[in-house]
Amino acid sequence: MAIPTVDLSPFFTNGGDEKKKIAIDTIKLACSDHGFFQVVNHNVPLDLMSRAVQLSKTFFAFPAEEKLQYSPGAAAPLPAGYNKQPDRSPDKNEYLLMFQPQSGFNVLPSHPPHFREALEEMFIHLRQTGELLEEIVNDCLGLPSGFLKGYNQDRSWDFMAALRYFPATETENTGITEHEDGNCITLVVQDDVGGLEVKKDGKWIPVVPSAGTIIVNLGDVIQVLSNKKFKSATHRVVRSKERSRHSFAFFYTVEGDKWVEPLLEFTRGVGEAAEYRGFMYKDYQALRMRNKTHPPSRPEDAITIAHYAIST
Ligand SMILES: O=C(O)CCC(=O)C(=O)O
Ligand SMILES: [Fe+2]
Repeated sequence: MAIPTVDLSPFFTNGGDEKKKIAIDTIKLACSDHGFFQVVNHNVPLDLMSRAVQLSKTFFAFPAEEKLQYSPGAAAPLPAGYNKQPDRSPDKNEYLLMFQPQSGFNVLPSHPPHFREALEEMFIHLRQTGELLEEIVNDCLGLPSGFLKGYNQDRSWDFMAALRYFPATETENTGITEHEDGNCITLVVQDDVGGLEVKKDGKWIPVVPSAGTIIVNLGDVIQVLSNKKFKSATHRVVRSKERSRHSFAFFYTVEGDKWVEPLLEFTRGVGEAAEYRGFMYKDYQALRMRNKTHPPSRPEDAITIAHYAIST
């Protein structure tokens, strides 16, 4: 029942076709089953990953007034900068969100020293990992080589969040409620506290922390494009009583004006009905953001990809 671990080293060397095939087969199975796996030998420097987590801990331990200096500007499609979940939200975390390093939307901390550089380096490395995984997912889906890359070349909507989950109380321990991500592919780096769980066959499986490992889950865009051949993973974070948990989540996605709908390869091309109607990515993202800024009183009323499902 453990989460499959995939060694990406064969993708960084010549040859190794047999090892590549093993990796691709494992990813294909995980994606068609529940959309969740983890990777090692991913080429993201391990010292960068641990340094970034340490600096993030230092940042989130600052007093609220200091963190609030980095509150987001209004113009960005997502609140780039420091955010705390509203008190009425069931999600008990705070986070620092950023777009790519050159983005004019970014509001990045100047303290602690070197945090900003570490965030920017993490962003660049995780984006590269996202690009490689996109190519692998493309091949796993049997799409023409480079299809997904060509489908979305504008990487300006990718974003990354440094997250801090508060320790659980006696009565509640939700860090993030059960959800699927709205983007294409998410990469998560977590500290040693634990709490991330993925749903598989109706059961919650804990993703046991392992230093240097990157967790990967598919999001709704891949589920829609593949007409549900590949799954958007259902996951949540449960808070520990003892300590705050820190993580980074990188959201590899598509640009706002991208039209997202099931591809012909998975619908008419194979005689199957489309499971979703098409939508503009920015419209879906805006609806999802509203779930966070104005949480519905019943969590089940939050907008999910089911909003675009075609009922049969
Ligand atoms: O912090 C994590 O481990 C996961 C975060 C997450 O699921 C999200 O931000 O969508
Ligand atoms: Fe998530």
